[in-house]
Amino acid sequence: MVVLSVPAEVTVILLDIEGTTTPIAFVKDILFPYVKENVEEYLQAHWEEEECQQDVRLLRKQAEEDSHLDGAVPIPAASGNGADDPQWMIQAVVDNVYWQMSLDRKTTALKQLQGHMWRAAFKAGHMKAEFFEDVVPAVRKWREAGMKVYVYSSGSVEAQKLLFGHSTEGDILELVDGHFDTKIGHKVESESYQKIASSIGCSTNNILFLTDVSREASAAEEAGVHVAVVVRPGNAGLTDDEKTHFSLITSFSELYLPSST
Ligand SMILES: CSCCC(=O)C(=O)COP(=O)(O)O
Ligand SMILES: [Mg+2]
Repeated sequence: MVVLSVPAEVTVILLDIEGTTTPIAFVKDILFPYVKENVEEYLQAHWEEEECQQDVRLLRKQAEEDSHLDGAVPIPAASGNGADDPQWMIQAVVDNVYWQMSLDRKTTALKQLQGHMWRAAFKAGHMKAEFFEDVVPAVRKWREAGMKVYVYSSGSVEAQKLLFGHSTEGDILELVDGHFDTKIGHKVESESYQKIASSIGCSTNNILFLTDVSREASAAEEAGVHVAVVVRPGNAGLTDDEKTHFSLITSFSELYLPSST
């Protein structure tokens, strides 16, 4: 078995979800289709609720920012006098969500709505999040060795908590010391990792980030974070340069903590 020694200065392990702790297939074949199949019905049922209206406002703001993009779907502004036809507005939001999802966009607006939609499915027990089998034993071991474990995903913090709280391994939320999403910044921007370190109260070189996406690994590395790229079944392939440049692991069990026995 390949062993990757974790540098002694590392006290925090920062985990990506999709493609790292959790199969991409679970996200692409279960979570995303659930949103596509239910978004219209969800909006019809919750349209008058403040949470839903907040989601729509955020999506509209994002749509304005996206207006220069090819194929972008606008969401018309509400007139404010209650004269708007909700069906027309709902259709625009549905079309916008479909457009964003067709591009696998990681906007905070899309991720917030998706998280709110998954809440009902997870809480009703209709969905359980999948984790690779090495994840939970390794995280327990790291924590016993004194490591802090945080999650940084494009999925909203609320969605992350749903996944960890309703998994095939049971409720494993207690294994995570904290969560970050794109509200702190995008995962391909190095400042995001500086902000995460400040928020945790450590230096960037105290963090080891595990991700499947080389652009995220490069951004973290630029900020001084240690990185390992996780190679899992179903993940996108890496170029030869990426394979040479990054430390690669195929299982969390390949990480060796000098402090642990
Ligand atoms: C945690 S929510 C489900 C996954 C998701 O929506 C997503 O965009 C995952 O992105 P990641 O940053 O974890 O690769
Ligand atoms: Mg990922």
